[in-house]
Amino acid sequence: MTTADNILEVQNLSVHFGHGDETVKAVDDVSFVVGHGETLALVGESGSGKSISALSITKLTPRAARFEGGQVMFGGQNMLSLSDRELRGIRGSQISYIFQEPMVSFNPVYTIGWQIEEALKLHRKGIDRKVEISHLLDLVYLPDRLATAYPHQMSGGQLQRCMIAMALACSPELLVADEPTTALDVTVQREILNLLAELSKKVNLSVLMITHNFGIVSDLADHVCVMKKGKIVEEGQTRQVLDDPQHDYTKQLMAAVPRLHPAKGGGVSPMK
Ligand SMILES: Nc1ncnc2c1ncn2[C@@H]1O[C@H](COP(=O)(O)OP(=O)(O)OP(=O)(O)O)[C@@H](O)[C@H]1O
Repeated sequence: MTTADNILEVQNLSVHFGHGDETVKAVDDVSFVVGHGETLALVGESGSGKSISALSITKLTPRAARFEGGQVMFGGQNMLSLSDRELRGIRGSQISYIFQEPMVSFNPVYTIGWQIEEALKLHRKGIDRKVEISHLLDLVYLPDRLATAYPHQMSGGQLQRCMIAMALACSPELLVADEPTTALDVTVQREILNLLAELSKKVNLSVLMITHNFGIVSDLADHVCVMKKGKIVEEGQTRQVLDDPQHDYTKQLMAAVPRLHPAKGGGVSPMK
């Protein structure tokens, strides 16, 4: 069971690829929790196991992935023991994902409004959908008129806002954001991150944020888990980890990242 304070509890999760000498322990005995209304960031370099951890939560992992142990407790049940049908019911409605490339998540031949409406039809019965589309676009600071626009008519930042609106259309309890700003330029990254931080407070959303970029963590996450080679090597409250990192790998990740905040006088400054 999840405790009253936590929406998600991942316990001793192990996910492997390949066999014998070729085995890749993508996720190796990993445990973390996301508290209600909190944001947890999984931080680590490429290949450290962040995405496979996040995808494991609703078993969206590639077919070759083998679940070797552990459990993922959400809503009082172990997600790893649910059927595909049960998992489909939870994905999108209780747990929503946003990914790095919003373009691939939209169908190019339909307007944004039409696509949000489809999500509403599936997950929110008995509401005024036109009013709700307008409300959702408003939440992500997009004008109503963009409901009639097609994905290719939007900038990367606008599209990522639409992706967030679409994710919120289902009133999820947990939002999993996998490198949501990596494809965007620095200014737009900042806007989207501010938006996510604001929304997590406004609609009391719990967020699992995946990133290789420690610069993203400081303003957005309440807690941080640092992943290296499938394991969590350091975890704690964000302020505590940023102020006093214990693991050399954490220090390296922090040193490698330019700040997203412009330094006084412009430009970006290295993380202190
Ligand atoms: N379909 C797959 N087949 C085999 N190995 C895989 C597969 N998908 C991921 N892996 C391996 O699992 C490990 C963890 O990958 P994962 O995608 O979780 O890393 P990540 O930290 O999210 O990196 P990135 O930021 O680059 O996505 C890596 O070693 C990767 O090569």
